Amino acid sequence: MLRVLSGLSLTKNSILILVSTSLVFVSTSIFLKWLRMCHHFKKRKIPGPRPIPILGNFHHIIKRGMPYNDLAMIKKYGKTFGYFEGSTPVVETTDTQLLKSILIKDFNLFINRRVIEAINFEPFDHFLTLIKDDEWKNVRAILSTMFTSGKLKSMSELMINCTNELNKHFKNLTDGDGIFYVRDYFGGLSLNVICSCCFGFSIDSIKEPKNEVIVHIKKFFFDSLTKDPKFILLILFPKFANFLRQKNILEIIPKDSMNYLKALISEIIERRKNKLEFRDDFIQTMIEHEQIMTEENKSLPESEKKLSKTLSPAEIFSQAVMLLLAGYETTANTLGFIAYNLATHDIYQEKLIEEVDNVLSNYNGKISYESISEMKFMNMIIDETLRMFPPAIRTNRIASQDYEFNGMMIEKGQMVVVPIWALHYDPVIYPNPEIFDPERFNEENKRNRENSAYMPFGIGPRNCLGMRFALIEIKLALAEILSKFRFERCERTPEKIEIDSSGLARPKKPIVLRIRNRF
Ligand code: HEM
Repeated sequence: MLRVLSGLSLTKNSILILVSTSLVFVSTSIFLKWLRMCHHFKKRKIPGPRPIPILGNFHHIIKRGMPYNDLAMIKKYGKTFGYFEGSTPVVETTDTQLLKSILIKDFNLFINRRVIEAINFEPFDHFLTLIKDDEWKNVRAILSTMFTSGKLKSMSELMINCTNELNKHFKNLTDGDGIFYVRDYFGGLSLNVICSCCFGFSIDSIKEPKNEVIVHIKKFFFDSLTKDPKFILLILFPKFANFLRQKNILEIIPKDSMNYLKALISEIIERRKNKLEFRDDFIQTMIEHEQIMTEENKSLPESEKKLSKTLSPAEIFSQAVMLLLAGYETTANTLGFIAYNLATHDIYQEKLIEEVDNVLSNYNGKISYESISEMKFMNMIIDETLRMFPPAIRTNRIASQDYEFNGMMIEKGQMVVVPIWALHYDPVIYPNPEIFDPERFNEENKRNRENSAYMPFGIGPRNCLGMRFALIEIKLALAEILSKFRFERCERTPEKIEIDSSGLARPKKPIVLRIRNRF
């Protein structure tokens, strides 16, 4: 820089004046921006903490971790408050009436989610989770055809193959000391299920964690949203991060892994289109939808043809990667937390085993889509675990118009964050929220609670599309495991689970348990 300036044949004095003028200019703009930030929420009658220049209030999230920061802020500022992530204003609320309005009643004014500029490129730009307005409505309608009861029933057969494999691995474990890391086994199961139902191929990621496909797929998973400098940059300086990405200085997903997966999926799509292979899975449904639409198009007048929406191969690839990201870790972590809750609460584990045995005795011991739907106590165990450990700590919506609620103004373009975790720990709704109590989810207690007080899968028209898929997978796995084994604590089992600051509900210390043969 100095060399450039001296190339302009400036004297030392003029360089000094130039540098100090720039410094004064930069610090004045930072100061003025900070002043505006300090008044931003006051003007809109929304309480909240005072921001600091550049970081806003993001340093609290980094320091405390996302769920614990949400709880601390609610305690201090009430159910609805405003704060800054860098210079981005955020409104956060656990007010169940406001949540109901935003997520259900006035959903048409809050259809979209936040999109971080630097990750708005292929394949992320077509993700159902990130697309907007009419494009979202179209694609959601297409993808919903993959989750009908008929399709789910059919896919449950693929899931059962995976849970059978998991039980073989558990059997091998019980020949030794039975001690295992839940992440390795349930992460493996979840990846096997997603690959089988979504990408259309079978793998055994528990036996072969170093398999080429698995190694590339794992590169798509981000490590820690609030510790990784790359993601802090994305949140705090989205424009700068986008610039660095476009200049190939910041790599979000390694190129070799992206190209590998693209080639793999393109090959699968080609084979399916040429009818060389058939499998009743997500990719097949997306391709068939395209073929049905193409056939229908033939009979339409030219002017109407473009109205029919089909997914291009690039969009199919994009949705396949999205389903992997949305479905892998969420389901794996849930199974891990359930196993932990069962191992540490004997009474509930025995009650659940009794239910599994009773129901299966009516089905000749066969675990199936039908038999698991009769396991009601299992639902209560899953619901309470998802209350305590909702895998998505937060979700969000963007206001498409100015919106007034109880004298508060939510402006057009404002992001509203729903802190799912913090909502589930509201002691007024869930007394002693730290305690695992499946009875919170018996029919009577459920009836007496607002729907918007429990949302591990979100609520409203843009809730989790894979909810039923995930619940079937979890129930099939639990029934399979508990029909033969039980979970126990071991010396390395943590006394209490703390969540790391990754932005997803990941345990800080790995969960280690023992599995024992029941017979
Ligand atoms: C225990 C497992 C899971 C949990 C707790 C979970 C939770 C969530 C949550 C909280 C949302 C945001 C909802 C909202 O904003 O209202 C979401 C969205 C979504 N999830 Fe899941 N999820 C799970 C598993 C899955 C699976 C297995 C799939 C697919 C195979 C999936 C696909 C999706 C999709 C596509 C969306 C975006 C929906 C849209 O924008 O229209 N999820 N999920």
